[in-house]
Amino acid sequence: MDEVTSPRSEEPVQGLVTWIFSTLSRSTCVTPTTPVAPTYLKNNMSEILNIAVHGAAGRMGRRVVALASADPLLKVVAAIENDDNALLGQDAGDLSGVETLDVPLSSQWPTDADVVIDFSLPTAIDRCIEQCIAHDTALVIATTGMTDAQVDKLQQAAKIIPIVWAPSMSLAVNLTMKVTQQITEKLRDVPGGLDIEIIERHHRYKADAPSGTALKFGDLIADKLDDGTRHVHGREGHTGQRQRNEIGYHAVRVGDNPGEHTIVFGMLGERIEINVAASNRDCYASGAIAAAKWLAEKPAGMYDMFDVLEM
Ligand SMILES: NC(=O)C1=CN([C@@H]2O[C@H](COP(=O)(O)OP(=O)(O)OC[C@H]3O[C@@H](n4cnc5c(N)ncnc54)[C@H](O)[C@@H]3O)[C@@H](O)[C@H]2O)C=CC1
Ligand SMILES: O=C(O)C1=N[C@H](C(=O)O)C[C@H](O)C1
Repeated sequence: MDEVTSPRSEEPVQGLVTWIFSTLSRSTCVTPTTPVAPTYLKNNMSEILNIAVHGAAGRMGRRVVALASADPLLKVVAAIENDDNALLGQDAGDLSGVETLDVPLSSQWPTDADVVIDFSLPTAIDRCIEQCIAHDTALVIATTGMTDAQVDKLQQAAKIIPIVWAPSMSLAVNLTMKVTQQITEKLRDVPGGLDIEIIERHHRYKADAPSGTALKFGDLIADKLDDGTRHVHGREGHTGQRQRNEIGYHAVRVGDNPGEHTIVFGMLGERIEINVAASNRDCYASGAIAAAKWLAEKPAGMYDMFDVLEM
C-alpha cells in the first residue's frame, strides 16, 4: 500500500481520514438477510480456504457461517460446538438461515480445516488452542474475557501457529482506535488537563465486562500517556475529585445492542466524544473472515487487526 492508503499511527489525522474514505468506498455493506462476502481486503489466494467455525451455534458463529458460506473463496468444513450442546447434529447452514451445507454441528475437531475462526467462551479456549496446534491450523481468535493464563497460552501458541487475536474484528472500531490514539497525543498536555472515559454498550446477554474492546481502547490510549495511568472501573460513593491519571470504564447492558463504544475526552470548556457503533454483527464476522484469508499465508506469529487492515 502507498502512503495515502496505509497511514502509520504517527501520521497526521488528515492522512487517516483520507484512508478511511478510500477504504470504506471499497468495503461491502452487508445486511443480515443478504450475506455478501467482504471485499475491502485484497487476497491472492489461488485455492479454496477451508474454514472451521468454533462456537458455530452462537450469535457470532452463525453470522460467520452465513457469510463464509456465501464466499466463493471459502468452504465451511466444520461447525464446532461444546459436547453437551442440544443442537449437535443440526446443519450449520440451516441454523444460520442460509442453504443446507451438509456441515453438522459437532464437538469433534476437524482434520481438514486451514483456519479456525473462534467466537466462543473463555471456557472453550484452552482446547481450541491445543487442537489448533495439534492440527497445525491457523487461528482467528475473537473471544473476549480470557484469563491471563489463557493469554499466556495464546502467546506461546503463536510461536507454533499463526494467530490473529483482536477483541474487535470491526474495521470501524480498529480505525477509531487509531483516531483516539492520535487525539490523545494531541491533547495529553492540554492546559487544565484531560479526562478520558470509555463507555461501552452491549446486549443484555454479554457475559464479560467491560468489553474486550473497551479494555483495548484503554490500553492503546494509555500507551500515549505517562506511565502510571490508572484504569478505574465505575464510580460509587464518596470518590473524591477525579484524578488526572485515570482512564474510567463504564459498561452498559441494554437490549440487543450489538456493540457500541464512546470515548470521551473531557477538558475544561469543551469535550470530544468519539462514538463507534455496530448496527448488526456482520462487521465483526466479515472482519474475522478477512483475517482468516490474510492469515492463511502467514508464518507462525501473533497478529492483530491492525496487521490485517495494514494500519
Ligand atoms: N472480536 C470480535 O470482533 C467480537 C468478539 N465477540 C466475542 O465472541 C464471543 C462469543 O460471542 P457471542 O457469539 O455473542 O456469544 P454466544 O454465547 O452467542 O456464542 C458462544 C458459542 O460458543 C459455544 N461454546 C461454548 N463452549 C464451547 C466449547 N467448549 N466448544 C465450542 N463451542 C463452545 C456456545 O455453545 C455458543 O454457541 C464473546 O466472548 C464475545 O465477547 C463478539 C463479537 C465480536
Ligand atoms: O459480546 C459482544 O457482543 C461483543 N464483544 C466484543 C468485546 O467484548 O469487545 C466485541 C464487540 O463489541 C461485541
